[in-house]
Amino acid sequence: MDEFTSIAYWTSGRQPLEWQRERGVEQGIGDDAAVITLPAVTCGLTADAHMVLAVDTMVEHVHFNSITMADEDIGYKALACNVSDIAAMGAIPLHALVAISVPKSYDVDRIRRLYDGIYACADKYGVAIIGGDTTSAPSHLTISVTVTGAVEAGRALKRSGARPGDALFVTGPIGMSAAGLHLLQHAGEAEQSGYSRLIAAHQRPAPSVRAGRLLLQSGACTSLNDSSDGLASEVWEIAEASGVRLLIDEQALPKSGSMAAYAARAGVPPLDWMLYGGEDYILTGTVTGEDAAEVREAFLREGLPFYVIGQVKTGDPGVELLLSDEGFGQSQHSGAARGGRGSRRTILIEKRGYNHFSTVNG
Ligand SMILES: Nc1ncnc2c1ncn2[C@@H]1O[C@H](COP(=O)(O)OP(=O)(O)OP(=O)(O)O)[C@@H](O)[C@H]1O
Ligand SMILES: Cc1ncc(C[n+]2csc(CCOP(=O)(O)O)c2C)c(N)n1
Ligand SMILES: [Mg+2]
Ligand SMILES: [Mg+2]
Ligand SMILES: [Mg+2]
Repeated sequence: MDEFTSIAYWTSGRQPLEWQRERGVEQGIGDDAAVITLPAVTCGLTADAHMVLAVDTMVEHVHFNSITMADEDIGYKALACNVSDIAAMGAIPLHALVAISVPKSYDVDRIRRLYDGIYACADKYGVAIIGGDTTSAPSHLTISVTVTGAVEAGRALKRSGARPGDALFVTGPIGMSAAGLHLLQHAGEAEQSGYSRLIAAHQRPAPSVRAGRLLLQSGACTSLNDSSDGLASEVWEIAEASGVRLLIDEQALPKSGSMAAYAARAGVPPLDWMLYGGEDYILTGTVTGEDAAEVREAFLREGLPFYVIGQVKTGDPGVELLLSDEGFGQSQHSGAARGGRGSRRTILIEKRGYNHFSTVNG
């Protein structure tokens, strides 16, 4: 099958034209470029919309390999992590362009399965696939997705608005994806079958679009980020962008039971996965202190998790961790310990996490 027949095989007839038109698509796949209208009505916004744009890339042997991800999972996750960046702005995802570079080891049917995953995610989050690019590649598969979204003009949630007195939160448990990756890389099939939620967290992350919208609508959210590189790295980004110091209470971090159980079996301190693992695609950010309880109630009413994990303080930009007694000394995180005997101690945590150009954890 040649390049053009392959593209049609992967994409044609997947999303009804009418459904795409509802998302403002005037011209989708099939011309030199896509053409989009972005009036508020196409995205259900009441005010004039601003357009939100993001791109993220996944590379074989960096983000996935044949042991960790099925072809469908690669497509699903490539779109999901982009949708997560749109969610992290408080926006509604609308469109995606998919660029893919394919080595000979992937035949058209493998890529068709990858597109099954892309379209499964697209349907779940209401994203119209409107174009892309296809090339051959010498050895490894690369997939790069560009997404658009819409948000009420002037209201996008940035990393830079955290202020002393705000509450620091996460919208879901952390460390599950890293535990799932460890399982896929180190455990046998029998053991893996007992931890299907951890494996699903790694292969099929669930971007927090509804949570992002709730946070925007609350009017109380002062900063927001999604967690791709690990909580420590993401909250550091908020601290730096906002010029504040953040304090995380270790005891308040939401720990999934299966993650903790597998960490114990694997001999890994769970805090390492929770702080430095990454790829959970939960949202982390800050809300004004006086509104935290109300925001939590709003999340509860929607059946969504919301955990206050700390607070914003004055001081040099940085992140502190208030250690729970049991956690102290178990993790490999480093930092200067403070506080006296008998009291819980606070350490500074490094801006460490997944970093493509660092030798640590990479
Ligand atoms: N090669 C590049 N050229 C221009 N801007 C870039 C490039 N790479 C990243 N950026 C920009 O840098 C900022 C941070 O990008 P980054 O990829 O770290 O964010 P993210 O997508 O939230 O994180 P992750 O890639 O871990 O999911 C964004 O504004 C992004 O557009
Ligand atoms: C086979 C394999 N080895 C390691 C990892 C871990 N990993 C890769 S990229 C990344 C951060 C997010 O990427 P980005 O910053 O590019 O969005 C993480 C935690 C994996 N997923 N698969
Ligand atoms: Mg990125
Ligand atoms: Mg992001
Ligand atoms: Mg991203």
